[in-house]
Amino acid sequence: MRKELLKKVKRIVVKIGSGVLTGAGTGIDPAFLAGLASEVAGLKERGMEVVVVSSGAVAAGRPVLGLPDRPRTLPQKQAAAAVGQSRLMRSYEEAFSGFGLNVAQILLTRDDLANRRRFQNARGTLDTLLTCGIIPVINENDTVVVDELKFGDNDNLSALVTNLVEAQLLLIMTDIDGLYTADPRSNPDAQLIHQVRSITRDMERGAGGSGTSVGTGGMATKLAAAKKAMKSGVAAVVFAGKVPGNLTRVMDGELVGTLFLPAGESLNRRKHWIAYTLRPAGSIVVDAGAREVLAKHGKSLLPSGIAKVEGRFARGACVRIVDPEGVEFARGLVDYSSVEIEQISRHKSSEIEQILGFRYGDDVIHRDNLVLL
Ligand SMILES: Nc1ncnc2c1ncn2[C@@H]1O[C@H](COP(=O)(O)OP(=O)(O)O)[C@@H](O)[C@H]1O
Ligand SMILES: N[C@@H](CCC(=O)OP(=O)(O)O)C(=O)O
Repeated sequence: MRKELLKKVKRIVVKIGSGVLTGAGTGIDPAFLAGLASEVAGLKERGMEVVVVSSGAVAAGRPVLGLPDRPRTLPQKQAAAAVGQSRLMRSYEEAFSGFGLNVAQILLTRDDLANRRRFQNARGTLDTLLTCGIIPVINENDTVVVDELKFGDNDNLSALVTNLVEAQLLLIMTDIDGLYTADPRSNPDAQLIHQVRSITRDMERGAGGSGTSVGTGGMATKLAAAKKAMKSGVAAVVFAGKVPGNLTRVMDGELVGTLFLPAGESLNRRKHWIAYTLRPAGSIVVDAGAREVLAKHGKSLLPSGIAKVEGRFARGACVRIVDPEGVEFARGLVDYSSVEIEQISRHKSSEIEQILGFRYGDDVIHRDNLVLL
């Protein structure tokens, strides 16, 4: 099964966690990077294209700034990232050049991918680098990013990059050998899960935060990233990055780490972008009937099924679609502004023109712009 799945893979995204790259948070581990470079060179020889998403800027900068612990303030974290990012790239260059490979630095903010033109542009750049045989090394642009522009963590960033470059596999190298039923640091009886067909509530409940002072999201963000990959028809593997040879073992289909299988029906790239890359500007609460037709019958959202609008947003914005119990179950791009939706909600589409004095169409969200989560 694993072997069959992996045989078809040509383009992969490899995400490397801070703990893997920097050991105990005391600077970059050159032995790890040398091993990684050698394995990536091996994959390239097999005809694969590799995109790296690398954490570690903050952890690498921390000792240089003399910060004993995780940076506490945002300026401290951003200063550590500024120092660490250049060291990180120097280390990548040194390690990869030993195997005749060139690397390129790409720093992104969420805004770079949320804007469709910039998304296309980033894709063009990455495609060109890959065509030239270069290994892109991507990180969040931590030094300048503010909360509203954040990916939040690099697990999320790696899932969005997988969609951006249309990779067929997402590999997450971390400091633990996969997904356990609970965090083994605090639950010695936890069991390693080898394969996941769909992510259950129990798995989500058992996936906690980071167990180290350098990691950011823990297993919870890895599960969220795997889910996004699965949704776009892509497999993901979470595995121990520190073990030399593991990357190659995973690609050979050996039973290493946790394999997340792709969903049967996958979102196309644009719908994936609407669901996960755009930042919702508000919410629309729908009634039970509207939930039913959207979720089960793939219909568009009409004004008649809307109970409430939350937040202020313009036509074209991305919004959450929430059921009467307050659970978000879809996202979509609106054809009317929040003010207009408030006026037409609970009315028939045939009344839109009479109420607003104009109409763009019958739907508040057309089904082509609507994604079930
Ligand atoms: N269910 C779980 N299975 C495995 N690890 C878990 C689980 N819940 C929480 N964790 C923690 O997640 C950590 C990995 O995430 P993190 O520290 O953010 O690493 P990285 O820097 O690689 O992103 C593990 O070391 C572990 O302590
Ligand atoms: N962008 C940050 C890493 C953020 C992050 O998600 O870290 P990790 O949980 O180790 O993957 C950095 O380079 O320090």
